[in-house]
Amino acid sequence: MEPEVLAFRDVTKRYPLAAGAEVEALRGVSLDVPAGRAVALIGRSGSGKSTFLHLAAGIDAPTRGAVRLMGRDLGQLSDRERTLARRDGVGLVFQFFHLLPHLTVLDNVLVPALIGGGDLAALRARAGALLARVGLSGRLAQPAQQLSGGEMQRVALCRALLRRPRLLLADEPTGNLDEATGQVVMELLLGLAREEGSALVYVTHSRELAALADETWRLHSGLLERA
Ligand SMILES: Nc1ncnc2c1ncn2[C@@H]1O[C@H](COP(=O)(O)OP(=O)(O)OP(=O)(O)O)[C@@H](O)[C@H]1O
Repeated sequence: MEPEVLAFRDVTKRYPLAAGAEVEALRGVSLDVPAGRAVALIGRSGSGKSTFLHLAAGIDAPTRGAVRLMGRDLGQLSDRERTLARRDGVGLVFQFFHLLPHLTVLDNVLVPALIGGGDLAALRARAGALLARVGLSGRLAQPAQQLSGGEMQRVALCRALLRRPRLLLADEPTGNLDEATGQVVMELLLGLAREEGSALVYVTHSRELAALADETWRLHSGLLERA
């Protein structure tokens, strides 16, 4: 059996509102994502997609139920253990690339190494190999601010993959790109995830991009259903 990378078990998330009211962003959500599987998450605005990603990354905690990363219940970990589990186990890709504009392409990919430590020479070699894989080997020394949007997102993909995370989470990774560029970036993301054997969960509003995943799930008012 393939090892489970991410598991949601009957997860409910409520946010408190003013005057004692609450909003139920996720309602009894269960999902298993094994290694190497690509899952697309779709749903209307406010249906709970970002909440799902935040819980999967251990950035926020469920009100009820359990979120397991590599078999470890994130709710049972200390803050420090959870931070380490996220740092070593999860790569994040966002709609806006969050690159440091004055740093070079190579240094942007190495930011997680500069923050989290590790064998810098080995990580530098890996960063170079990842950048070559996405077609940017000629741009290593260029400041990130000189790149196009599609190139910036390719750099962000390499940064997310630097520490060989078992889980990649992407929140509308092509939402800021035109359709053709978005397709190229999404194919790169899926290709890299498959090559690395990483599980991937990505949020998209595009039917075409969702169709590239191994499976698609829809959130509807906090309920998860197979699309
Ligand atoms: N920190 C918060 N405090 C209170 N309510 C929140 C909070 N975060 C999200 N919500 C509410 O939870 C519900 C789900 O929000 P979420 O951001 O997960 O939706 P989404 O599907 O990602 O939406 P979008 O596509 O617009 O980004 C919404 O009703 C939202 O208003």
